[in-house]
Amino acid sequence: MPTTAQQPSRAKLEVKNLNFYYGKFHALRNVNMTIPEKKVTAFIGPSGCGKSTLLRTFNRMFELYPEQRAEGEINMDGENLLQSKQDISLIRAKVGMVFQKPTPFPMSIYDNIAFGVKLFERLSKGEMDERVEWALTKAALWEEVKNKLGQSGHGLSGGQQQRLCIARGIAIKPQVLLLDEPCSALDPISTAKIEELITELKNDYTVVIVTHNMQQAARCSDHTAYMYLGELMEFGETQQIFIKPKKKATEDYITGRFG
Ligand SMILES: Nc1ncnc2c1ncn2[C@@H]1O[C@H](COP(=O)(O)OP(=O)(O)OP(=O)(O)O)[C@@H](O)[C@H]1O
Repeated sequence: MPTTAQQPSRAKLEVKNLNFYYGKFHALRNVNMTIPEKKVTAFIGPSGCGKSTLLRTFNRMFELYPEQRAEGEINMDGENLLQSKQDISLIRAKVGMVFQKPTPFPMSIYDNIAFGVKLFERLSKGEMDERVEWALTKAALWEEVKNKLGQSGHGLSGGQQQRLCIARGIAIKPQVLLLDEPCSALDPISTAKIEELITELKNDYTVVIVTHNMQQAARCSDHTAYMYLGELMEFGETQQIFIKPKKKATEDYITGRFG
């Protein structure tokens, strides 16, 4: 939980009257929130409350499934992403996502990073080498892999694989990075590294993280959203949510009396 005075931040994503349906099941109910730019926002709440569903609306991941549908607005820089005519891959280049389980591509460490970059930019070999080093350095993995870039990404440990996926996510220079429980498959040391990384990433990116881990939300986020049964129950600065929540339900969840 950062203790320094919070700089007022511009809105990066503005969610208005967002409803989400899995077929007939109404999974998100009229969610309204503003995700501040270059801050870390955490989504917390009991299993099944809609955290991942909300995260996945931000880059329209749900569109892969025909029975899933979102209504309302998710405005980024003045455009409603849900209505956008932009190519979906361009939206996903601006709003990148890292999943719960590390999912390296079955290719070399180098190509894991270069693959996505090539879809959007034409770089010379030298520029690509620089980009790969830059992304791996940002993801705190460079020192561990710089002498084996040609080896398979699958040969890395779980924590290294997850940092590789984060490097892959930031290599295309998204504006927003969505992290869906990125540490759930990791040991405490790898988790600590990822948390440090998340804190650093907000210098350049807007980060949204789903986590079950209260301490993690408290340690690395600036703002926290508490969700329950598809509704946004409370949203505010992390310090306020953890120290002085406005609602009893939030307090019960945070103190472990519920959930
Ligand atoms: N593909 C799906 N089809 C139908 N219902 C779904 C689907 N995915 C999720 N749901 C339902 O939507 C609700 C929200 O699920 P979601 O995965 O967003 O919750 P969550 O808060 O991320 O949970 P967890 O912490 O367990 O990951 C739940 O009731 C869940 O059962």
